[in-house]
Amino acid sequence: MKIGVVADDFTGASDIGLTLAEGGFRVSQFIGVPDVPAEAALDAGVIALKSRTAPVAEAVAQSVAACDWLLAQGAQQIVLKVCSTFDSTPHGNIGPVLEALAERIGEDQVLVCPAFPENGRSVYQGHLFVADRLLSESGMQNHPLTPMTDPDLRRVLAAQTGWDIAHVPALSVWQGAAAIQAAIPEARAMVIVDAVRDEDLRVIGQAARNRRLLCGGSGIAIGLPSNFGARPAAPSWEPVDGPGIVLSGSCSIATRGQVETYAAQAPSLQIEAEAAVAGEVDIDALADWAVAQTTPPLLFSSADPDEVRAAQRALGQERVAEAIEAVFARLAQALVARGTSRIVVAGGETSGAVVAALGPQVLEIGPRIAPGVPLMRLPGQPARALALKSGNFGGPDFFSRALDLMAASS
Ligand SMILES: Nc1ncnc2c1ncn2[C@@H]1O[C@H](COP(=O)(O)OP(=O)(O)OP(=O)(O)O)[C@@H](O)[C@H]1O
Ligand SMILES: O=C(O)[C@@H](O)C(=O)CO
Repeated sequence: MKIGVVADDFTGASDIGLTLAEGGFRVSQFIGVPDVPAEAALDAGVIALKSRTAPVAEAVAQSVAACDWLLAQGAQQIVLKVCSTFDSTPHGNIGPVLEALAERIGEDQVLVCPAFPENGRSVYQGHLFVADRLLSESGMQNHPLTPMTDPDLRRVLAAQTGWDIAHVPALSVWQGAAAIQAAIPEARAMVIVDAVRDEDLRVIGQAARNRRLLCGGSGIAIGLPSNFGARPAAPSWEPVDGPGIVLSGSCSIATRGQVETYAAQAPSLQIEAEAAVAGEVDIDALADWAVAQTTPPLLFSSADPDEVRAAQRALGQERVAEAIEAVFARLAQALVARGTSRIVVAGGETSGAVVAALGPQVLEIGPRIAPGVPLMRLPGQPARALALKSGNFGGPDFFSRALDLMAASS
């Protein structure tokens, strides 16, 4: 294995898995830390954790265990994959996890760049933008679990670590890999690197050729496979037909638009936060309803920020999140037991809950549905396809597109 990725959520894992696969690498996405060795032919292993919002000590322990396994498989470079919107709280988990990984690997400088230009995330003057908005005005300030209210990544990361924070500005990045290397301090530091174009990320990749630890969104991997001689390639796909479902627990702006678009063309039912917390969602009845539909239906808890805030105030933030995630997890099991074979999930935490409930140890990465979202296949027979969509990714017709592409060959 050449590159090992520790991903802090499941959608993020498939996002970077796609980047590495399109870079010409043979990639597998593992669900948690495997207890067996990886296939020898693998170029990259991505370990999907659900550590983004876990207690700090738990996130650190899981990430170090994942890193150890990847190093044991021969990984020469480790990437900590975090969200392209740098989702975290003043306690972590990005800073503490990165510190622990750096100590484990013995690196004193870590380049950090969440830019993902194709999805509108750019880093300029140390600030994170989503399209033409600062992060803190992009809708991410209303995130149910990790509201992002400060767009200055230097300040965000400084609150989470005792390490120095440095910055490589765009002007250095635009001068090329040697200028980036020259701008990295010699003292121990986490180094925020500006990037606004894919080209910048390619140059950052070149500059990072000999670094053993990097941190970023999937964009940080754009330039890495070519360091190992790989050439861009399109992943292949065998069609998966059969009953489909869309499960959406993401409350992001993009997902709410996708829910509205899909609900106008397919049967849909909303899962209420209160009912989930009270244990009043009848899983079997919902699953029976879903499999009786002729068009793949949508089950969603996605709600606007006012509704989410009201539910959190009345019932408790963690309690609501856990209860809704548990509903989606049980629904996924009930649906698969009834023969559902195409499953589209929206939201990283929601995807984590669903995949954990379905229990695969490894997922195969297929071609892209949208930037940052690949088709994936669950192991075994009958064939089952999965799409794990990050909250803010995909166009308005993402759900129907994903279901259609699952059934098509490429
Ligand atoms: N109606 C609701 N009220 C309160 N919380 C909700 C509601 N619906 C979903 N949630 C919770 O909000 C969280 C949404 O997080 P999730 O990671 O699934 O989506 P996201 O943050 O938009 O996606 P990503 O992390 O990929 O950007 C989940 O924990 C989910 O259970
Ligand atoms: O980087 C992103 O935005 C996504 O891969 C993600 O991690 C969302 O959960």
